[in-house]
Amino acid sequence: MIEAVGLTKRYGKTVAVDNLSFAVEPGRVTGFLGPNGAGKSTTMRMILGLDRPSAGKVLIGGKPYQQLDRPLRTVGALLDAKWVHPNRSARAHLQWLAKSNGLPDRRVDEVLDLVGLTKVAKRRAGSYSLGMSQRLGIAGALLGDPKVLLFDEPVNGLDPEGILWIRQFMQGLAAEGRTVLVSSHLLSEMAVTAQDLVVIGRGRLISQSTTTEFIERSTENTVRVRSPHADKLGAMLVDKGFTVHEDADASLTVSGASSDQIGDIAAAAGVVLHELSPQHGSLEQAFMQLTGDSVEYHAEIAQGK
Ligand SMILES: Nc1ncnc2c1ncn2[C@@H]1O[C@H](COP(=O)(O)OP(=O)(O)OP(=O)(O)O)[C@@H](O)[C@H]1O
Repeated sequence: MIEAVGLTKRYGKTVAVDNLSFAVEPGRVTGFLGPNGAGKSTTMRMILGLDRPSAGKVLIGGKPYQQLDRPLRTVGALLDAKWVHPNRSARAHLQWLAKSNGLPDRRVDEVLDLVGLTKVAKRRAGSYSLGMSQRLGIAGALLGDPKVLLFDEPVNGLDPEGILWIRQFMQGLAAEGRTVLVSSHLLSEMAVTAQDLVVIGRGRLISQSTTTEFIERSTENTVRVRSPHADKLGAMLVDKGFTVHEDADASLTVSGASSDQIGDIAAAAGVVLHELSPQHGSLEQAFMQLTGDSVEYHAEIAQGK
């Protein structure tokens, strides 16, 4: 578990992280979201003891990073996949990491196998594709078999196959009971990867909830209806107090009513339906709705400053 309490980081006059409190639970993938400059990387660096909080604290399994006995066995992180000497092989890189952290050599083969790099382990890391580099970074994070894992933008620049692999891998780690915190700008990907979300803006907590709650709270569910008698049905729905919008293709978008209610009303009036489909808001819509005010510099950009 990761727990931040009143976590704050100032760089001169810039408040990068501002009194941030949240908890990341084990056994789930938690997405860490926020607009550019929101403070995600700074928070992750503080979790990993790479940056010192100006105030507040962040604990991993109840302790600050600096007080962990064997940090690599407690928390693993992928911050920058290209952080590998390009002339070193993947195996040599992992062996060096293992040795410097008192981990057995056989663990290197285990993690290479886990991420599917065994066959290419002797190749120079500099010749790896981005997807392979990400796998190597993940192998490094897993070396100490840690209960807590942090991934900063793990799917950036990957092809669909690579993205799917990372998604399933992270979900597998969570299913083993680990705590998995992952930041990403790819909201559609986060929507299907993360069960929980911590959303920040301008260094402050905007929301902490399940992904489903986050989307439901900030978007409107509507129902799309197509009928050869759309006019008649539309009028009946308005009479019942629902909001009806007629779309360009003559379909109706109904707010405030469930598809069951609309189906019952149509059936009672003998109105034929060709489509009755509930529409759910997306994580992208919810994110824009909730973080709109906290996007750094957007007003200045809009004004061309
Ligand atoms: N070392 C530093 N010195 C001064 N300011 C910094 C430093 N690191 C971060 N900042 C500032 O702190 C704020 C938060 O930055 P941070 O990189 O944590 O955000 P982020 O959410 O990770 O952004 P992005 O999504 O763009 O990666 C920004 O205003 C940034 O300019």
